[in-house]
Amino acid sequence: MKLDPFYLIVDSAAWIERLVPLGVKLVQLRIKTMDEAGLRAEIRKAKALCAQHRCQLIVNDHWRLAIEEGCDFVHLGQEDLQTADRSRIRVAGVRLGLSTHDHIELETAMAAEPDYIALGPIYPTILKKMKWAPQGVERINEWKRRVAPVPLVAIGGLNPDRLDGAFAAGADSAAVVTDITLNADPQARTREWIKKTDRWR
Ligand SMILES: Cc1ncc(COP(=O)(O)OP(=O)(O)O)c(N)n1
Ligand SMILES: Cc1nc(C(=O)O)sc1CCOP(=O)(O)O
Ligand SMILES: [Mg+2]
Repeated sequence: MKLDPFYLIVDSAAWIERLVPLGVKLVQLRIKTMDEAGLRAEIRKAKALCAQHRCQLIVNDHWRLAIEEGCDFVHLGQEDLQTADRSRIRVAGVRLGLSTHDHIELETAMAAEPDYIALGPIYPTILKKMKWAPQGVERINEWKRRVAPVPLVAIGGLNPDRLDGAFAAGADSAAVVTDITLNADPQARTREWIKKTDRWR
């Protein structure tokens, strides 16, 4: 499976409406606190927007809702994986991306036969507090050797200046949140990411 090299992560359908029409082809809806009705409405809206713009939608955490709403890709962390019903996810034909941060997590993740593996945080991130030190780009190379042919997503502190290093080390896709959502001009920054990732597309 080929992933687009630019993997945008946002926390609302409104962001998707704003940025996906610019040419984003892979987006994760990552909403951490919302009631079920609100989440369902956000997922539904995100799905419709992504279908309209031929963008692959990945739902973070909420695998039950993703199945119920007919989405075809979920992202789970290691804690999510412990409580998720993987066979239900598979039977529903939903693809699965998994987070990893160390060797034990990588073993656990590979045993679940995911459709991609994410490694992070490559650089320090301001989005959330993490118990892992930044991995550095060298770790991408090690992960690539272990996971290929499963696609590898790099995440954490990425920006356009750091992309060459991440892709040269073996990342297939680069995931980003704050470099875009906290930018003074998120649309212009999104265009910059699309252009900068073009040679790996
Ligand atoms: C592409 C990608 N990689 C890693 C994560 C982190 O997932 P997780 O560890 O479950 O943490 P939360 O994002 O749920 O806080 C991700 N969402 N996407
Ligand atoms: C949500 C998330 N997961 C990570 C991991 O390492 O698993 S790093 C991260 C935050 C990514 O945001 P930014 O691009 O703003 O650093
Ligand atoms: Mg999670």
